[in-house]
Parts: sequence; C-alpha cells; structure tokens
Amino acid sequence: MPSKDRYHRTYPVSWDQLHRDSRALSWRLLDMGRKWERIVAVVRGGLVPAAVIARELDIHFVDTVCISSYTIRDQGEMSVLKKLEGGGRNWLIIDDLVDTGKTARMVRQMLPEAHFATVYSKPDGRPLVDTFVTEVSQDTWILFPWDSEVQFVEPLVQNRHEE
Ligand SMILES: O=P(O)(O)OC[C@H]1O[C@H](OP(=O)(O)OP(=O)(O)O)[C@H](O)[C@@H]1O
Repeated sequence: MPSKDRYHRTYPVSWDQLHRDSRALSWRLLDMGRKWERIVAVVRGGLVPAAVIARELDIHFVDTVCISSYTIRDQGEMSVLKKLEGGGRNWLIIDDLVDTGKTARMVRQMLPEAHFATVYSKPDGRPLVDTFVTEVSQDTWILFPWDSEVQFVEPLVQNRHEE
C-alpha cells in the first residue's frame, strides 16, 4: 500500500490504457524524426512500455539498466545491479514513470547523451525527462496494472452512509 502521507490520490492505469499511452509516446518519438538506434529499458517498470515502443518504432536492439530501491514505496537507498556507459544521442531510455527523479538522475549519469522518455511524469522529476505523455500531481499514486487486480468495491452510496 502507498504511504498515506505521500499519496493522497490514486490514478489507476489499465493494460489497455498503458498500451495506448505507450503508443502515444511512440508517436511523439517518431515525430521527432530521429533515427533511434537502440532502446534502453529501465528495469522493471520500463520493460512494458519499452516492448510496445520497440514494436512501433521497429527497434530490435533492446538493452536494460537494472536499478533496485530497497524500500518499496518510500524510494530509499538505490542499488545499480546492471549499468551501461556511454551511449549516444540516438539511444532511447524508456521508463514507465519519473516521480522524484532519483532513478532518472542515476540513469542520466550513465548515459548523458541519450534521450530519456517516460509514459508518465510528476512535477519533481519532469525536468529530467525529454519526452513524456501524461503528467499527474506529485501526490498521486499511479496504480499500474501489474500491481493491481480487478475486485469488488462498495457502491458509492454505501461510503456516504458510513461518513
Ligand atoms: O523518479 P523516482 O522517484 O526514482 O521513481 C521512478 C521509478 O520508480 C519506479 O521503479 P521502482 O523503484 O518502483 O522499481 P521497479 O520498476 O523495479 O518496480 C519506476 O519504474 C521508475 O523507475
């Protein structure tokens, strides 16, 4: 569960919406007219949009950087499990989200020339991203489809009676 003091709203994303938003990001990257040479997916969240974008842009060279944060949602210490170095301006780094910007900062240090693109962004991390599709507020928890399942919810009127 998200920590209550940091997140005040939830933005649920379905597989269908994530697919559409990843395709929208593909359009933006295609419209830039650059000859993208390879994709670098930021594991794990970047893997799904990277697969969609690789298909849309017909890129077959997909690599990864692997970064793990020790705490699930408080984004504490981070550990680089697999890194890349160098890269060029036609390398495309893909992540699902930029939140505080900690991950993006770390990846940008490895690949300073590469183009950083995310599907979603929040204000604190936005300056670190070159291209994104949708921005949500800093206090929003984006609920990704791999972190959730469909389940019953009480009717709205039920909650009203309990207030
Ligand atoms: O801007 P930040 O505050 O660094 O947050 C963004 C990062 O957080 C998420 O990864 P997470 O750490 O949850 O790891 P995971 O993708 O392996 O689940 C997401 O996929 C980004 O990589």
